[in-house]
Amino acid sequence: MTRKRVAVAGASGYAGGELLRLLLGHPDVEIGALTGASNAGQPLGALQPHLVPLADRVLEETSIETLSGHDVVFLALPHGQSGAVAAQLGDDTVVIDCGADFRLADSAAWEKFYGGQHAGTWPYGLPELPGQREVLRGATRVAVPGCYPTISSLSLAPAVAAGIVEPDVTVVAASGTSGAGKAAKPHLLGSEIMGNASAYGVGGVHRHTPEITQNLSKLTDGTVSVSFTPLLVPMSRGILATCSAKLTGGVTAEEVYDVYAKAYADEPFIHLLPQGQWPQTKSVTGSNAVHLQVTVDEDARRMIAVGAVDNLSKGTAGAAVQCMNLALGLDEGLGLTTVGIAP
Ligand SMILES: NC(=O)C1=CN([C@@H]2O[C@H](COP(=O)(O)OP(=O)(O)OC[C@H]3O[C@@H](n4cnc5c(N)ncnc54)[C@H](OP(=O)(O)O)[C@@H]3O)[C@@H](O)[C@H]2O)C=CC1
Ligand SMILES: CC(=O)N[C@@H](CCC(=O)OP(=O)(O)O)C(=O)O
Repeated sequence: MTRKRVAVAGASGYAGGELLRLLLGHPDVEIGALTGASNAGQPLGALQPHLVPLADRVLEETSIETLSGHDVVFLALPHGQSGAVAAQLGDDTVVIDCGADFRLADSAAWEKFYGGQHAGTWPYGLPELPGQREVLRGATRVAVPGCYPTISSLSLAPAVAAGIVEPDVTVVAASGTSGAGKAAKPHLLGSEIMGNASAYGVGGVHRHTPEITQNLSKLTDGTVSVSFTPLLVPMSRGILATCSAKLTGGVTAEEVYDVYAKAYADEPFIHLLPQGQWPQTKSVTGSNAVHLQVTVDEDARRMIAVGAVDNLSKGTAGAAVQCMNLALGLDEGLGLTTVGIAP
């Protein structure tokens, strides 16, 4: 097979760097243009020293001239920047957007949580949601999910779809700092982060709330109410999400586990841990795997699901590569691993 020529826009950022790390191990791709903005003109080695084989490649400007002529273009740009670039790329190019621009179907939700004009809606890149893999096969445009929506949706989807919980869920999820991107931000200074844990986006205002709501509501007849609270913790990568919802009937912990085991039996990247073992972020670092565990809090009559994901891998770049594989008709797992790093 001829190798597919792939460009990465935003190659100097965290998502772009993780994309390139994965693409360097992909047997069917050849890495083409690498673009940036403020760092255009810099050698990649100065910005992403871990990407040794690409160290001498120079970042170009993000423009239609540099991105055209590729089979696949990954966009790893700040919110609101993808629409204009994507509009200039023809349907003969597979465009995979790691940003939020095309994730939401509801323009009013976009305007409320992001502001500005909604660019549109593309096939949503979470193949493990019911029916979604079929939508992604052969797609020419893919919107990669946000990192919190990935782990929250996968942690709750089987229970919501099976109707064993009320359509009213709570998610509290702790994220590492790379989720916020590489650009300097005062709350991410080492002196603010080290030895500290903090809540942010509290009270239903975080922009991932409508995305989680959209994913879970597709699994039921009505709207699922989502209360989402993100936490920032001092680690570079990973998200640990604790999700809960009131049970609808007298279902036991064994039965809940069975619902999840059946729902994810054939999913190569979703690993339901043996009962009694709980997910931890370290186990999924650098891997495309999601680790899950579920049980029942008998006194509260609530289901508790805990999920771990690497925000930069399955939470962004790994999902993007998985979706590229589906879009191109390749083996879905090419270039991806379920093996994490420990300790
Ligand atoms: N980090 C994460 O865990 C996740 C990130 N994402 C999404 O991926 C995208 C990239 O995020 P991330 O890598 O973390 O961000 P970074 O801040 O680390 O990187 C942003 C990248 O975009 C480039 N850039 C900045 N402004 C422009 C512009 N106006 N036009 C073109 N390029 C520009 C930067 O180039 P330069 O450095 O040269 O200025 C850099 O390469 C975002 O949409 C984010 O929401 C999605 C899920 C998770
Ligand atoms: C720790 C941290 O700041 N995380 C980011 C989420 C990053 C991400 O997945 O999402 P997008 O692609 O939607 O930006 C945040 O809360 O804004």
